[in-house]
Amino acid sequence: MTEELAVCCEGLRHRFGDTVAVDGVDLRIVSGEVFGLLGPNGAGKTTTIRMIATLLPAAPGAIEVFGVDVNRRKLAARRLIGYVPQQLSADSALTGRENVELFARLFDVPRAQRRDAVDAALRSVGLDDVAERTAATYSGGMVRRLELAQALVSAPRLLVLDEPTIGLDPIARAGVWERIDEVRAATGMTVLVTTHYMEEADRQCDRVALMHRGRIHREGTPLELRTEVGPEATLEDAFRAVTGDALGESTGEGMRDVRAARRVARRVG
Ligand SMILES: Nc1ncnc2c1ncn2[C@@H]1O[C@H](COP(=O)(O)OP(=O)(O)OP(=O)(O)O)[C@@H](O)[C@H]1O
Repeated sequence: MTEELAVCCEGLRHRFGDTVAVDGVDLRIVSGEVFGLLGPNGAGKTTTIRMIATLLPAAPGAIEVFGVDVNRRKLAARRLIGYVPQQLSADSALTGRENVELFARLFDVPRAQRRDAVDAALRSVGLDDVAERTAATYSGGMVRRLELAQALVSAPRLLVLDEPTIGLDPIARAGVWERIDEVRAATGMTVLVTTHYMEEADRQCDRVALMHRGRIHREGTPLELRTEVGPEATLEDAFRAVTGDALGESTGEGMRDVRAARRVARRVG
């Protein structure tokens, strides 16, 4: 039996001026799996997933999501995808419910189904009890779960998450993944995630791709990639063995900057 492909990318390329951000990426993500794109800052992960999520242009034929060419049928592709960006997407002045309602309208959830869809999304991330409070009163983990609800309200077949747990403490990180796992178990949703947290990728992802300087250097299950390197090896070791670079050292754009950006956005909001 052939497996249904959730995402199929061929020869994906993107440049920003002189910077080649994505340099010939091929990806096949099977329906229902959790696929992790791993790499240091600047590797090209965000650019790749933004192209898949139709937020940056891709050449015709370069990306299909469940068989839909994102270049030729952008709106149809968009209906299949929920996207949680790295930057804050929740509005701290709105209540949890209003934040999710906004996305329900943006994603054309039919009016008659909207209320139920918003309730279900809030429940699925465990925020139904606090839905009438403004997001400004939420903890970092709750804000991330709210952003998850925004992406889930349109019942996407593919959930794309850019660093979903960055800056969260281990308990809040576990809380975010529990919710994702519950939705997956109920719906069979496919998940494409970028993360720096290697032990999280190891635990949560069915398969991972190691990305470095715009290219994918290795792809497989976390176990396959680790055991290629040695019996005690971690994914971090696998990354170093493949690219010659440590994950945290490749560019000056540190993870701390992203954490700080999320904190500031919350304070300002
Ligand atoms: N809007 C932009 N304008 C110019 N260059 C950009 C832009 N966005 C990304 N780049 C550059 O493209 C390259 C890939 O960036 P990208 O954000 O895709 O990497 P990443 O792996 O997602 O890193 P991070 O973990 O920091 O998000 C980097 O060199 C980055 O500086």
